[in-house]
Amino acid sequence: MPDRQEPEPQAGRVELRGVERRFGAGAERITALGPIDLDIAPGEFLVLVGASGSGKSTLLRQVAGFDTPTRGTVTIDGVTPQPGRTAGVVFQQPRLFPWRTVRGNVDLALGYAGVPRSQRRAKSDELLERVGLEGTAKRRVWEISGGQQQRVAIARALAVATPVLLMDEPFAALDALTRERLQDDVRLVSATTGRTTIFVTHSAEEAAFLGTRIVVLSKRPGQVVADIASPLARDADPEHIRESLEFAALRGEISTAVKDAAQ
Ligand SMILES: Nc1ncnc2c1ncn2[C@@H]1O[C@H](COP(=O)(O)OP(=O)(O)OP(=O)(O)O)[C@@H](O)[C@H]1O
Repeated sequence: MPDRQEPEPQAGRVELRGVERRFGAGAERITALGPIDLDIAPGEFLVLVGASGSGKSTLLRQVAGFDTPTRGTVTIDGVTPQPGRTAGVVFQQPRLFPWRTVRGNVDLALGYAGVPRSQRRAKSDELLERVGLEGTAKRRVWEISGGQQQRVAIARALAVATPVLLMDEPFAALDALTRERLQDDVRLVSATTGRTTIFVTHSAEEAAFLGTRIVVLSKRPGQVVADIASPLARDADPEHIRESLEFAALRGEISTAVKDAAQ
């Protein structure tokens, strides 16, 4: 029997049709985003890159359902996004409850997802293992490192069986080594859960390493100026990828596209 906590393999189709977002009124009115049309297939790992202010977070908020477009439509599997139900979100800061234990934070999300109390322990153990945090369940959040806290945030986002996972610069505040380790793990988690992921970053390196597809936004108003399919094998060894010529070429292509888009 399939695990009730995992979404259907074919779930997670994200569609943006003529999406625009404006802010303010009168002379202060700005168009931050769009128009944008995007079809994101189930299981795709789409990385959004673009200069500061190009509307990456604004786009993510439309898909999360935290905000609604001024024009156009966003759907996940044909329905309007519902916060907390259609997509799990990981932010730059982990936003955990510091006085709770690691397990306590994951349990909260499991409770919200409707997992019966009797099943939560086994499920939180499984999630913590998936993000490399086995053995830390009883520790308080303030006792663990920033990288470990971000792992808890990822476990929490995976706890709710949403078809889509949204990540807004989740590793930006971490040191280079921790960042690389988390990139390795997110790549693996994404391949094993098959969840559609939209990941925002400023880093061409991160985009090349993680994405099955990389979308570059222009400067304001953010529009799609490049849409690059990654040639890198999904199941390749992380170290092998980072040393490969294909990876270097893809990173260069993304970097050039971002620089061109910012002009
Ligand atoms: N609630 C808001 N009210 C007014 N303007 C906003 C609001 N949210 C975003 N903006 C504006 O929309 C534009 C896009 O912002 P957004 O945060 O989406 O860009 P970004 O690409 O994520 O930037 P960064 O890479 O710096 O995080 C910016 O000019 C920003 O000031």
